[in-house]
Amino acid sequence: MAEKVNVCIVGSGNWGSAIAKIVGANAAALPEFEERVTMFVYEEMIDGKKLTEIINETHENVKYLKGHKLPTNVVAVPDLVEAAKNADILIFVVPHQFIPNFCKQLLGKIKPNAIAISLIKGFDKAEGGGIDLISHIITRHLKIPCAVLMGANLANEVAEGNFCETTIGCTDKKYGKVLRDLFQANHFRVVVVEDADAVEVCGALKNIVACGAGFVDGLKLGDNTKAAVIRLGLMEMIRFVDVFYPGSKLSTFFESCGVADLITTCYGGRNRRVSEAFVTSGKTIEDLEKEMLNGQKLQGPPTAEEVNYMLKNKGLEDKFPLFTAIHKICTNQLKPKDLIDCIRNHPEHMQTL
Ligand SMILES: NC(=O)c1ccc[n+]([C@@H]2O[C@H](COP(=O)([O-])OP(=O)(O)OC[C@H]3O[C@@H](n4cnc5c(N)ncnc54)[C@H](O)[C@@H]3O)[C@@H](O)[C@H]2O)c1
Ligand SMILES: O=P(O)(O)OC[C@H](O)CO
Repeated sequence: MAEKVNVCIVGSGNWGSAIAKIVGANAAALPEFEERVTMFVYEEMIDGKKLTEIINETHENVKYLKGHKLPTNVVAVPDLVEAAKNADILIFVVPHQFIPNFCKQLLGKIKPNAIAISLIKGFDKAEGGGIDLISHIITRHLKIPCAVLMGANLANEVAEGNFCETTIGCTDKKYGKVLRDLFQANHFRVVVVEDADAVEVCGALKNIVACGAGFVDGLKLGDNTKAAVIRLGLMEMIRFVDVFYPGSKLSTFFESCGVADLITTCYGGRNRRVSEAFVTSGKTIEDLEKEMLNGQKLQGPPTAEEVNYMLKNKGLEDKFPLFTAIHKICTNQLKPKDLIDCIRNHPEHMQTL
């Protein structure tokens, strides 16, 4: 690591902006970091003015995190390579569907000894019928190590300064301290574990379950049914990690990235909210995303699609009936009311005595 560690935040949406408050404050306060933090902002016009100019003048991301001031040392930069070229730590925090393109743009343009940390919840489809973890894509394309940070972290609540926990998954112990220093705050407590793949998989899969929780809310089936969906979702998450990421630890599910994130998402997240409206309004998920989220992006439906792509290819759809049903409901192959029939005879109910 450099004497003064340069940090770049790649992304400035709802979570990117909330985390910029913490990272910016830590970079300004701690001697190991360079004070100036660059933040790549996907440029757009807001009432005739560039978003980067608004952020640099008012220190507020008026589109994605209205009402919160960013530290003045966080500088919005509209050019991705310009923002990232001097960074020793690259924090990736964009909706997952954009990451392959970002990696292509950054290839050969960053410091060779930089490290990355991904806050992105989602997967990408891989050749051969499987899926890729976003951190693996970053490492493969940019040839740098990539840790992950996932947890029960609804961005607006983190920005408010309400207490929460998070999990950093980092296979290389030597980066654990600098990453914790960068993210830890009085209200944002970091636990570092080595089980990085399982941490990341938890972060991605819980967004699928959140859609199921939203359907249950939309159908007004009540809290017992929602608890069943959350529990079966957790069991499918554990099974998924068992099957596809063997060697992971069950204890990881008890970190913030596991059960805690599942709970917060199924009660307070965007995926839940839009999925509820999908049932009550009869509109498409794409239309509701545009209507309700003002440019923010849903991760649950595309993640359900990516997971189904792999399960279908491997003939495993029936082993993950909740994930499968949620994907089919999102894509109108099933009606929301069919959800419960799909999970009534879940493999979890078939355990022998
Ligand atoms: N928002 C949360 O509460 C939260 C919390 C934890 C993790 N996450 C995860 O963090 C990641 C980023 O989420 P977010 O909430 O910061 O983003 P967001 O949902 O607010 O997405 C909007 C961002 O996408 C950018 N964007 C739109 N079109 C683009 C394009 N064509 N190319 C590139 N960028 C484009 C916008 O400029 C904006 O920065 C996701 O994987 C999400 O699951 C979000
Ligand atoms: O609003 P959601 O559904 O994208 O969830 C946000 C976070 O992932 C919660 O930790």
